[in-house]
Amino acid sequence: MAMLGFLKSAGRVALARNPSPFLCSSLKQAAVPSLFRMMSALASQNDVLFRQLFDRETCTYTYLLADTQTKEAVLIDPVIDLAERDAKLVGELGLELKYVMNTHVHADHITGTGLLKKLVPGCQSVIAEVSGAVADVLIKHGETVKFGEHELEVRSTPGHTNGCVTYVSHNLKSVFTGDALLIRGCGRTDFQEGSAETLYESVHSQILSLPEDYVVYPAHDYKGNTSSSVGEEKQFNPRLTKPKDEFIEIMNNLGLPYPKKIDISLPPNKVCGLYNLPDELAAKLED
Ligand SMILES: N[C@@H](CCC(=O)N[C@@H](CSS)C(=O)NCC(=O)O)C(=O)O
Ligand SMILES: [Fe+2]
Repeated sequence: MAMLGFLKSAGRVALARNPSPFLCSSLKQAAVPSLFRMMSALASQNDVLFRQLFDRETCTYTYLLADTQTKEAVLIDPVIDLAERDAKLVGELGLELKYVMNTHVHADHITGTGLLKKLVPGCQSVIAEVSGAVADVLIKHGETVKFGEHELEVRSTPGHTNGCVTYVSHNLKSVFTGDALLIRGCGRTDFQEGSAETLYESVHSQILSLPEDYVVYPAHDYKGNTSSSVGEEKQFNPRLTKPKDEFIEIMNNLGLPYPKKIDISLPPNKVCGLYNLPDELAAKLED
């Protein structure tokens, strides 16, 4: 342990930046980087708070992630009707909410981003630049969103909408897929800028290419599932295990009714839930 340069400080495992000079150069090149990554991941997992929150009405999952040392936190895909719940939790846990992030312009509910900006002053809204929506921070593929010592990698995963992104936490071995990949399913491609072909390419190249033990956390589940894994979805996803042409055929024949709230959701979601709200929700922002 000592030879590899691990430090224990204040109940937190930290990894020395300088690996041992006693290791031969081939080991330094091969073993140390992977050991370094492995131990960094283990150390970081202990320092992350993770909560999966649920909206019963739209079956939407909201995720709270925080660095337990610095207290910096992010929320992924909050729902406006539950923004007060989320703000209360953030306050109770003594967290400093840095970013309220969206995986895409949602069509089935109004994002909680705008209301959370009011309830938790100082936090910033985040969405992909490609989405065309307005936000404080417009992210792009390959960028990272940092909270404390932790970060989420942004991967562009269009197909459900043009601006869909997936957030990857390599420390937590977790992937927040929005509506691109659902558990044993995927986002529909019949409205917004949907394209079954694009979605197939996105999910295979950006999500199912991750290590098989990465946990999949989607934006919705309609059957009571909470999470899956990349390996499970590669084996059991009834749509994405098919060849591309069969996948496109399936997606073009889903026959799903439009989401009930699509008309009231899209206009505010294009400005991260700040304007064009239905009256009763607008009143909350005016209080
Ligand atoms: N019944 C719900 C909407 C259900 C729905 O269309 N879900 C979307 C994700 S929200 S844009 C979807 O992509 N579903 C894929 C599927 O296979 O179910 C409502 O009225 O809100
Ligand atoms: Fe969606």
